[in-house]
Amino acid sequence: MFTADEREHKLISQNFPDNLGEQQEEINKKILQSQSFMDGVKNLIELCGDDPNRDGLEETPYRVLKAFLEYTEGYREDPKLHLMKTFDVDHQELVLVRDIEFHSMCEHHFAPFFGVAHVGYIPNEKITGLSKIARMVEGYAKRFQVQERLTAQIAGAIEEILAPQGTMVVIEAKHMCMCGRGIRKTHASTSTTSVRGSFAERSDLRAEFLSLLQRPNN
Ligand SMILES: Nc1nc2c(ncn2[C@@H]2O[C@H](COP(=O)(O)OP(=O)(O)OP(=O)(O)O)[C@@H](O)[C@H]2O)c(=O)[nH]1
Ligand SMILES: [Zn+2]
Repeated sequence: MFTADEREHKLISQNFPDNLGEQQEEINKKILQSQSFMDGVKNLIELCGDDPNRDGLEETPYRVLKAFLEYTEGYREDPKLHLMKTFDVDHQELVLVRDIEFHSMCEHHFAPFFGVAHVGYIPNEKITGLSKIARMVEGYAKRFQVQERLTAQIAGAIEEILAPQGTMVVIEAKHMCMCGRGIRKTHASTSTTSVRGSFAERSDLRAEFLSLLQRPNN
């Protein structure tokens, strides 16, 4: 038979392995010192009509905390810094990284929204690594978000760090808060755009970007 403290320790070590980064561990410890979060999840389970102590739900407060720390790991970094590693290449035309999958969290309902981001820019003397663009998208997605802000933050990061001639971002996403609850429209999806610099001024550049999205992605 475990004491309450031993049980707590076991649940924590099962759910929060030591392979997390130092900063993450620090955050985890702080949160775990506050019993109120765990109690809150238990209360929620009770309010919904189930028994928080039954097998299967007993560890759920820990699982929820662990999952939320993962959903929001973008707060523990400055995503635009991924773009800082640049290369001097004379490319004056569009660079488009399309279909960057992301999973984010609706700040109104804490329900997931997910989809793809298409990120394009016309460089001005410097380019960045393609994977860094996807890393940056990930960093802004892993926060409590609305799709419009996510779109603008991605465009803003490209603008600020790469100072390109122009930037265009399109995001297409499905919001779970509109599917399983509320208005319950499973097929509805949302597109948002953010354009800066030459993309804001020139419709032909926007058309070029959008025409590339029409092609099948291999
Ligand atoms: N603009 C925008 N709205 C969002 C996003 N994610 C969720 N929402 C909306 O946020 C709104 C919150 O509306 P409220 O009336 O405060 O909340 P609610 O009563 O739960 O609304 P319903 O979803 O209509 O049931 C809803 O219309 C959601 O569809 C997003 O990324 N952008
Ligand atoms: Zn929502």
